[in-house]
Formats: sequence, structure tokens, C-alpha cells
Amino acid sequence: MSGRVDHDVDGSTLASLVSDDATYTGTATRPPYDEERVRRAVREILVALGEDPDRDGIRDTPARVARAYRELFSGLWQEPEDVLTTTFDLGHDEMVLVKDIAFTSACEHHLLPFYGMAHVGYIPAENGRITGLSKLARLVEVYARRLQVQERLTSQVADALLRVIEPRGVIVVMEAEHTCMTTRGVRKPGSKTMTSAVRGQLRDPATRAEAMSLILGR
Ligand SMILES: Nc1nc2c(ncn2[C@@H]2O[C@H](COP(=O)(O)OP(=O)(O)OP(=O)(O)O)[C@@H](O)[C@H]2O)c(=O)[nH]1
Ligand SMILES: [Zn+2]
Repeated sequence: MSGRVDHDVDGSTLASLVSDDATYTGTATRPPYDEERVRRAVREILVALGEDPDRDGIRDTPARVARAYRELFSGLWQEPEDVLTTTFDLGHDEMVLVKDIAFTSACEHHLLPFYGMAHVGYIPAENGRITGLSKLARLVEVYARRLQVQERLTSQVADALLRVIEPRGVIVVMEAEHTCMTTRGVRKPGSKTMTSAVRGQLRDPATRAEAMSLILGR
């Protein structure tokens, strides 16, 4: 892994916990979104389904899908630094947690949506920076609006927060319904997948338990 960042927190280095997702995202070198190509590909799918792509009703579908993909995958052209712009020095050094951040992502195996709630918390560094609450939700959006697996989505949000605002600890919990599991394949509607990524001081059992009770206490 390259691009590691050292975070010394109470004598322990978090560097080994910071995953480098640059190799996956390639945001800097990614060519711009090719809407025309997506449009052509969707038209091909309609033909392969035995549809007449010029019939009323679906004539504009390739263009609609291409516009929808632009929105659903917009995070492929964004970096966390683009949204974690506003940070304050507030002297608050206890846990901050935003829960029930609704998100929609796309399963990279089936190109089908998975959606649910993200819960993002952190403990600021002593006299350290905090970020605007909405920025935590924006950070979830950056990583959700890509081709994803839930585990990677969860750890990318945690690691970006760790890298950019250098808190003492981070917790990210995500719960989602995968339509590739509910509408096809094994067809288990209502099944939920839970993932978590916990870094730094939030790995301490008591602190982690406090965060989890805040998250799970409905
Ligand atoms: N770990 C993980 N697996 C996922 C996620 N989204 C989808 N999957 C799984 O990816 C796997 C892909 O398995 P394959 O056997 O290659 O594909 P498939 O034949 O369509 O599998 P089925 O869904 O079991 O019909 C499936 O088990 C999915 O449930 C995710 O976010 N995380
Ligand atoms: Zn899937």
C-alpha cells in the first residue's frame, strides 16, 4: 500500500490502519464520464432484450439511464478533500456522532442498488479540528456514489475522515439492503447487511460500546 499517513494518537500509530484507495478510485486519472457511450450501451441492452428501442415509451430510456448514471456514480469524480473543506477549532474533544445518514450505492457485482443508513462518529484530537456535521453526510455520498462493496465503502469513509481531520478515533457503521439479494438470486427480502470500521481510540471497548449504544439505541 502506498500513500499512508502517520497519525500518532496516544503513542500508537494509526498509519497501518489507513488504507490507500487511490489504486481503486483513480479519480485523478479517470477519464471524464462518457454519457454518449453509456447511452449507446443501454440501447444495445434494449435490443438484446428483444425490445424495439425506438418504440414510444423507451425511445428516451438510453438517455435517461445515462443521465441517471451520471448522478449515481458522481462520486467517482470526487475526493473526500472536496467535501471536508470546512473545519473548525472548537476545543470540543469528545465524541461527535451523526446517525441515520441515508445512502444509496451500487453493488459492483450486479450493478444493482444497495441502500440503507450510515452512522459516522469521531473523537476530535485534543484541541483538534472538527468538521461541519453535513460534511460527514457529504463524505458518505462521495464514496457511496461509486461501484462498491459495502465493506470497502465503510472503511473508505472511516479512513478518509482519519486522514483529513486527524481525529483520535473514528467509527463508521453501515446497514443496508442489497437488491441483488432481495430481488434476484437468493431472494431474501428484508435481509440487512451490517458493516463497521473502527479506528484509533474508538477501538477501546468502553468507548466503542458507548458509540454502538448511541447508534443502535433507536
Ligand atoms: N461481501 C460482499 N458481497 C457482496 C456485496 N454485494 C454483493 N455481494 C455478493 O457478491 C457475490 C457475487 O457472487 P457470484 O457467485 O459471483 O455471483 P452470483 O452468481 O450472481 O451470486 P448470487 O447472488 O448468489 O446469485 C454474491 O454473493 C453477492 O451477495 C457486498 O457489498 N459485499
Ligand atoms: Zn450485487
